[in-house]
Amino acid sequence: EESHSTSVAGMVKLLEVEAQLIDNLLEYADEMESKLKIVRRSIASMLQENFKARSSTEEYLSNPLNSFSLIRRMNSDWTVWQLYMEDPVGLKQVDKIQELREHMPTSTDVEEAVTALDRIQSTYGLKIADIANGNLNGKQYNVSLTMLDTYALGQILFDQGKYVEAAGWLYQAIITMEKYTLAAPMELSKTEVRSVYAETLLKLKQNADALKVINIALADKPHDIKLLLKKSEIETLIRTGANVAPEKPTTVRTGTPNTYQIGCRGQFKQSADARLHCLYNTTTSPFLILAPLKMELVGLDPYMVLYHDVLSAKEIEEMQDMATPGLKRATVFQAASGRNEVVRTRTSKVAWFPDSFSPLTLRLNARITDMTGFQLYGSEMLQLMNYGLGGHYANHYDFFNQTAAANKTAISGDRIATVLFYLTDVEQGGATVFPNIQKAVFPQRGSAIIWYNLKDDGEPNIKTLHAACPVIVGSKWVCNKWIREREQLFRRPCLKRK
Ligand SMILES: O=C(O)CCC(=O)C(=O)O
Ligand SMILES: [Fe+2]
Repeated sequence: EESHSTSVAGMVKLLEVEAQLIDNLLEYADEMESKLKIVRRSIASMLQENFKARSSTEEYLSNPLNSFSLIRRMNSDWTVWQLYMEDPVGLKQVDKIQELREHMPTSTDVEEAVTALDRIQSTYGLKIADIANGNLNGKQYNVSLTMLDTYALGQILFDQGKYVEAAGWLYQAIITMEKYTLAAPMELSKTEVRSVYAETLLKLKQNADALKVINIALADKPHDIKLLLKKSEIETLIRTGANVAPEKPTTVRTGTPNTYQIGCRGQFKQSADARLHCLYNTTTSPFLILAPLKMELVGLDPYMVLYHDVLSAKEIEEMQDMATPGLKRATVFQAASGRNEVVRTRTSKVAWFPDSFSPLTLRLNARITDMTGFQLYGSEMLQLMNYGLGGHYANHYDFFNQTAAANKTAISGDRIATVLFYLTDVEQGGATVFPNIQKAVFPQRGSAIIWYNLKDDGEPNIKTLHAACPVIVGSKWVCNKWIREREQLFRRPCLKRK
């Protein structure tokens, strides 16, 4: 499974495939055109001969050469033409599309992309009309969705049972339907779109609205049997009082955002804790005496600091280059199966690098030790991650919790701390939020957030619950290091209460 939408870097190759497809269609057009030219040229000379003959039929046919030629050509030339016409054009190009299909998005990819756009819409409380018109979270972009896009969103959300959202997109499709004409093979009947919209309104128990939509469709197609049947069905529903709407209209989303959404939107209140401050860290490791690091204390429980400017532009470029070719859909350890699995709650692509992969990975690990004071022997590999369309990682803990995953923690202990480098700014969205402590960290190119997942006594700290908010606009790159507990025996001794 390619899972195309889950990484921006991974989607670059789709554009190359699209270029090949367009080239192929052009070749198809060229072949049709050269056949067309041959046909037209022949028609011209045939017409000329036939016209000459018909302007003086007797004289023409009385010449044996003319009559012989007529008999012969009508018998055999038209057989040749029949065969020529039957001979299909562009089969090679048809095969080529089939061949490229394995590199093209599947219906699963489209469903994932729909889910991602829906996630952006709900997390940030955006209006569907705004999104469709290229206004994302208050910023206008020079792009908009076509009616094929909005209709697909509506249809797929309908299939997923998300009727409120489906209705929003289908309504949008109907509005834009008037504005565009589609290429013939893509043509979409208004009746079709209106029928799906009416069906969605029925699911939402908005019978009267559904009837209005069907009546509008009937104004265009008064004799359409399906529409007439639907109309009488809805009229019966209304008359019998079946399928009645609940008191509150379902089309209005419950307006209050949850803590996670508030955080993603950058609306957590600034902490008033005077102990949180900025400093030049010169003490965590001896090297910092020479090269102090800009450190911002973000929180004390869990202990959380943000380092600024800890990656150079050159390092970032090298990290992205080494990761891009090997990016694979990220997985999450599932305690139930005891395995790492692809899950909908984590949509990004990741590449793992062992400590000694390159001078750069060695240097990054040394910097992590400088920033944390932790020894990395026994810790997990460096992860380089790129998020894609609406890419996110839903609320989770990084620790395993020994009781649930004893086999994961037996050798190196649990994940005592997480280091998360931000390799890119993200134009909109993509914050790392901690709902239980109401903190949100927005990616800043070259910075790194570090927090302790375990309390002083070594127990998991549930205040570390965190999530990567959906990216709205941008290609979010992060580099993650999960530091294990065992080697920190003397660096952060466990303060177990007796
Ligand atoms: O990308 C982020 O902001 C958070 C990533 C994360 O929590 C993780 O990979 O465990
Ligand atoms: Fe995490």
